[in-house]
Amino acid sequence: MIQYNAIVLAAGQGKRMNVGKNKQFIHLSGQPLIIHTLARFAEDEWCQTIYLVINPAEKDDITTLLHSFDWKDRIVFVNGGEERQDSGYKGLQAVEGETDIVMIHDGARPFIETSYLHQLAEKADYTGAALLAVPVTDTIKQKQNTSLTTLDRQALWAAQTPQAFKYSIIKRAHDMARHEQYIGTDDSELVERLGQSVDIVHGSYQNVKLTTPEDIARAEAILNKTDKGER
Ligand SMILES: Nc1ccn([C@@H]2O[C@H](COP(=O)(O)OP(=O)(O)OP(=O)(O)O)[C@@H](O)[C@H]2O)c(=O)n1
Ligand SMILES: C[C@](O)(CO)[C@H](O)COP(=O)(O)O
Repeated sequence: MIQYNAIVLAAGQGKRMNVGKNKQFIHLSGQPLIIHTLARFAEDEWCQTIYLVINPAEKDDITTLLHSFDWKDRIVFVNGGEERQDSGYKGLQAVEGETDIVMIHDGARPFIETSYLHQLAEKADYTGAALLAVPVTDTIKQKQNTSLTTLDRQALWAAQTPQAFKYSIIKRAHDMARHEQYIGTDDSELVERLGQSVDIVHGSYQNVKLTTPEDIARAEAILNKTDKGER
């Protein structure tokens, strides 16, 4: 068993979802999105503490949502920042000294399965940094001015979360990015910028992030399928 602490990012505004509130409160099969996500970590015995990064204005609402869950005491609230990366950094500051392996996860990805959490923890324990990713299924074009080129799809992977790291590596990567005022779109990119390699754990196409309104129906479909025991 490789123990880890989880940082779950939930301090966004959900602008692209456009539902007039943080998308973490959207209900899927009668349960708020953030509860679905937290439950995946809470039911994993390898996970010690969940650092839930939130907008402080939403703390009371989230506390109410958590009220009836016996795993609520394993959650530590952390105030989020302006950008996703700032929220991740605040999570890392909160977890300092508590962990060797840390996972950073989007609260908006509710379908992570335990087997992937374990593969990530083992890989990060061994190599220092690992992320879940899936091979891209579209043909990707790169546009430069008016000309298009087609990228080699064999080499392209779509990054997901969780992303798992040895604490010392991810903290150094974030510190460097802050020092250089660099904002990346995920945490593993910051580790790549240190010159350190990041391993891929082949993920699942079901591990979607709810980003736009179309993703809600897709998420409900995945939930219905898994409720019926299908994969
Ligand atoms: N300042 C921020 C921005 C994002 N997140 C979290 O990072 C995850 C991935 O971000 P994204 O899907 O972009 O969520 P939002 O920022 O909420 O969405 P949008 O960009 O459409 O506003 C989400 O779980 C979100 O809550 C965060 O904790 N702090
Ligand atoms: C971290 C991430 O989920 C990997 O796919 C993604 O980059 C977050 O993206 P967003 O730009 O905040 O939607």
